[in-house]
Amino acid sequence: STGSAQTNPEKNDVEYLTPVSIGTPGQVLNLDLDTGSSDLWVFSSLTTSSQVNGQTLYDPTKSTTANQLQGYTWQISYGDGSSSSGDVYTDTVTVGGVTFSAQAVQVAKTVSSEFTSDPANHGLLGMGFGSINTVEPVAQKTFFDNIMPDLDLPLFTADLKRSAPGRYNFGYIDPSAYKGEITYVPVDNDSGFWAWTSPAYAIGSRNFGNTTLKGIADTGASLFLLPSAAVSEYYGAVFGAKYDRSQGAFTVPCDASAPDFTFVVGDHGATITVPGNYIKYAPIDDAGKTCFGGIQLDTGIGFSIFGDVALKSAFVVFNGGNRTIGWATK
Ligand SMILES: O=C(CCCl)NNC1=[NH+]CCN1
Repeated sequence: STGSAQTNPEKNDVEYLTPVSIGTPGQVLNLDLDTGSSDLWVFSSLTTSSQVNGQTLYDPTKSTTANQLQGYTWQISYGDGSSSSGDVYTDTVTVGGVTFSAQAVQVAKTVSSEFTSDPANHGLLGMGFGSINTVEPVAQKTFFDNIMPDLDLPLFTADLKRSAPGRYNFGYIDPSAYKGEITYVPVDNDSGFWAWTSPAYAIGSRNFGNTTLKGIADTGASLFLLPSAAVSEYYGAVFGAKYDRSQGAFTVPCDASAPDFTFVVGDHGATITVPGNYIKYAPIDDAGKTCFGGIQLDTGIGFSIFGDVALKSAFVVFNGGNRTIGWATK
């Protein structure tokens, strides 16, 4: 089988939401497909009502194919400090025309304020590795784990775009979606993430250094989080850039000319370039004078995060069969 689903950016591309059908008859919720986590959880009829704010709710009692996993629970916290928890059902789930009939659907009973405050986001669909699924007493498989054996090819691709709809494809590679060759590199999934290492990076027209970037490809993270040496070098090249301690982040003048950030993929010279304009991420003031930086520090995480700011500059192949990640320009 193969499948294809359009994914739609929220304001400032902070997340990309993809329609997912759950249950019989189908209840369609818009979920954040997240390669940086491995739980499929949804706002539901069981979610504490004071924490619901316009989200579409999955109601397992309205689905003839829902079955509760009695006594199973889950609790997750994300890198941005958000969190949620609840109970577990299995039900039929369809994404982009690909269906798995007994998918673990984690229904939220509690969600943190970050989720409550976003009516457009009805939950997450984790596309990381199964080892970090949080269901107790038995961890559950991700949607991708479950459909992989039935896919023509054991992979999915992410084609995110700046302030425009993109696409997740399952089981095939669309040759019209990218230019040139796809360069594949090994993934170390011991952490449960799509972790890989870039051998070097360059800022603007400068020469490549020899500092490697060890990070994860994370569709559920908005920004590009990098080591302080890379971040300082980058913003040192932007006139008017500063570290704003009140924001706890680097900002740039929205009218500054921002250099591109290029990272190397593999050892045959392939590179991906993040346009400087993507790094003037979003205005933080009504006048649109000061912009939040799309590159920020990865301090304390233990690795870098190739989030949406990096991913939307490329066509990315997540190959679960041979555990590689492929990057191509587009
Ligand atoms: O949690 C992380 C970072 C893993 Cl180190 N990414 N995925 C995600 N989902 C919601 C917010 N962020």
